[in-house]
Amino acid sequence: ELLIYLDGKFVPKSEARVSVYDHGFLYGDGVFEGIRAYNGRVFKLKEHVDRLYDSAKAIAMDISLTKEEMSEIILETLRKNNLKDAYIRPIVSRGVGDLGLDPRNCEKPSVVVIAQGWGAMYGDLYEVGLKGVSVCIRRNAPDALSPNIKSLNYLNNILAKIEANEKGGDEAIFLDQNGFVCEGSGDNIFIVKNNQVFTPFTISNLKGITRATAIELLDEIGYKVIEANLGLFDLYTADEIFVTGTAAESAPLTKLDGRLIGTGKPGALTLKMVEAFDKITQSTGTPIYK
Ligand SMILES: Cc1ncc(COP(=O)(O)O)c(CNc2cccc(C(=O)O)c2)c1O
Repeated sequence: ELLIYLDGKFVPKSEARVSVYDHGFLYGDGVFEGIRAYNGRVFKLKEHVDRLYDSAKAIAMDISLTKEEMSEIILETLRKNNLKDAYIRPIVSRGVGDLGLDPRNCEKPSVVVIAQGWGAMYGDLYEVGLKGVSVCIRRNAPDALSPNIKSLNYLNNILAKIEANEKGGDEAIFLDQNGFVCEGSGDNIFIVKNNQVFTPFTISNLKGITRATAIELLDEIGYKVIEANLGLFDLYTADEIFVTGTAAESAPLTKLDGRLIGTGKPGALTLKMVEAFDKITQSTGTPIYK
């Protein structure tokens, strides 16, 4: 049975429970990460742990473990389950408190690490490309609940997903309060136009680690990605669109709100990105087993 790391112990999945007074459960008061292991290595482990601690700092939560201890727990969770390819979900909540929302009544954060096999998020859609729909739900405003914090408050993303499901889309495309395109419900977004690559700034979205990897990979093949304010017009008239995320990896988006993007087939640069991404995830990362 899958072993889950729960507050210092590894417990079988069926026994892995948190208290109903845990503020992660009561109020979504906590942070998390989504990390992947490929071929016996954890991809971008340091970057993900750094972001987990940044998210915690942003909600004034002191994770009782050091980053080194957290990294070791993640690796140990993979070892305990003999995993070489996996999706890893570290979660740190404010911990057990009373029914009031004041975090001062939570003695210590609760730490959970789940690691399990998980296929690519969009299954067999990579060949034909995703069907995107822009949603009415706006991304959380940075001065209300910053999308830079990977918090347990994913209702904004879930509401977008519900709307996309309703409209028959594979992915929801968010606008921010100013009407600029910011990201998908669970991934960042890039467009290609006249052989130039653009991506939104990172104030109204998650500072994606796959986004950063894509920017590096594109730079290596001669494309300097331009950060810009993009409107839906820029997406509709793009030659190519692709989305990036730990779960999504790098996925072509070939239709948006009923408009074919470019030829309606995954674009050449998008396919180059998919290939480069597969190569780097298969060959770099922190080894799980010595
Ligand atoms: C809102 C959002 N934006 C971008 C990304 C991509 O970031 P990374 O390149 O660092 O992974 C994410 C992360 N993507 C994510 C996280 C948790 C769950 C799921 C899911 O679809 O089940 C997806 C995300 O949740």
